Amino acid sequence: MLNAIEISPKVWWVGGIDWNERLFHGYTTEAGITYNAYLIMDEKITLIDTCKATFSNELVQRISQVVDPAKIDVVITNHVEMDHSGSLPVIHKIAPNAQIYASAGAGVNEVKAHFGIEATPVKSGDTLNIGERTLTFVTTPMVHWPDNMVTYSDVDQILFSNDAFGQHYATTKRFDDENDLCEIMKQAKKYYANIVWPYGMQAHKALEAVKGLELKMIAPSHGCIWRSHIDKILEKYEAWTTYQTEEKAVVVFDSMWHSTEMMAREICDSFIAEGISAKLIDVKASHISDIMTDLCDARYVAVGSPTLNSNMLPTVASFLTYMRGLSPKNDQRIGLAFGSYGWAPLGPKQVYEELEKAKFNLPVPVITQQWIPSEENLAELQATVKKIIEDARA
Ligand SMILES: Cc1cc2nc3c(=O)[nH]c(=O)nc-3n(C[C@H](O)[C@H](O)[C@H](O)COP(=O)(O)O)c2cc1C
Repeated sequence: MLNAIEISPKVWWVGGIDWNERLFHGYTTEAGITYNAYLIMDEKITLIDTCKATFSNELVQRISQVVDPAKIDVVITNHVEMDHSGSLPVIHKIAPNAQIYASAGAGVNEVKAHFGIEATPVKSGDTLNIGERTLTFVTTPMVHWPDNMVTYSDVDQILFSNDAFGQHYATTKRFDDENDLCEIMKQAKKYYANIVWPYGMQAHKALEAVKGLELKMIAPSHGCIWRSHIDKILEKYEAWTTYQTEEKAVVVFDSMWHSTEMMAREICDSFIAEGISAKLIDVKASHISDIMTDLCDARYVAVGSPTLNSNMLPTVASFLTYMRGLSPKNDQRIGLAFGSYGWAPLGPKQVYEELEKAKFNLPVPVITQQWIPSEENLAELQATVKKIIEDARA
């Protein structure tokens, strides 16, 4: 087993590594997950967050390499979701006198609701002296549950950021500069798009609070610790939390007999012809959580479905349902609905209605194609996309 790792003098990573988790509440985690917990060896021995319940043995073993877990004085619960707090009952049993801190209101209530354990409430700006260090709590409600908070250690200049700035990436190397930066950034974007995105405005407020801190490290509860590329992840969060889009198109479709696929290919090629980077995504071949990663910064989003039994295809409906829950600021994005039908174009119409409900900017009505598109139909489609781009650029 990988030993506990001292990430800064007297501050230890004691978390768990979940090498084989591949689906995490509907989100594919192809690179696995870590549940990061941190132990501060100060006068009051302090544990920041715990692990998923199934990793409590790993957590206790790693803590034991540093100190007898019964000696823990303080447990900070930055977020009660069970990937971070599932081992709290085990720690509470081993160290029953340890004082548990959670955010006032939501955090304390959630600790009680999940585990029947009483926690001490802290508010934003409250501090806790643990000896040499003073910890400061900053609540970050709805990033991504009501209870979320982050904890800052002054001596170490470490922000224990919980879910913010996290990435699902299982590795024995704890720091950003020890791993492939492209891979971590890709996973950070996937994490943002699938977990944090609906709460961009709240995340932006949290980001503003973070900017005022002297930071040597940002230690999230998932993935690598940022120490050499703090500026890069903050820059990305600035763009993501302000819903910035790039000159990029994502064309998502499913098709039974290739007519909708022909339309999708034509739309994709039309974007490319206008100098816009475009990606063609068959929903059968990509997981919806990966599609969201592509969609996160795309200015143009085209979605197509044929008609099956008076409906859009269930694969497309699944993607649209997931997307609508995650992406709140679609009015800044240009949407396009399309698809083929035989006798009543209900599939593509439903796609349009979903994009409308998701508040996309929809410059043209739904584009429907009876049966198979002809060369002429495809040329018309190309002209429509060209016009949409020209109008958007004007
Ligand atoms: C099982 C099945 C059910 C269909 N149901 C409908 C329908 O309810 N309404 C309709 O207009 N077309 C219906 N169609 C026709 C398709 O929508 C049509 O063939 C369309 O061109 C398929 O597009 P695709 O090649 O992108 O799959 C159905 C086709 C199949 C195979």
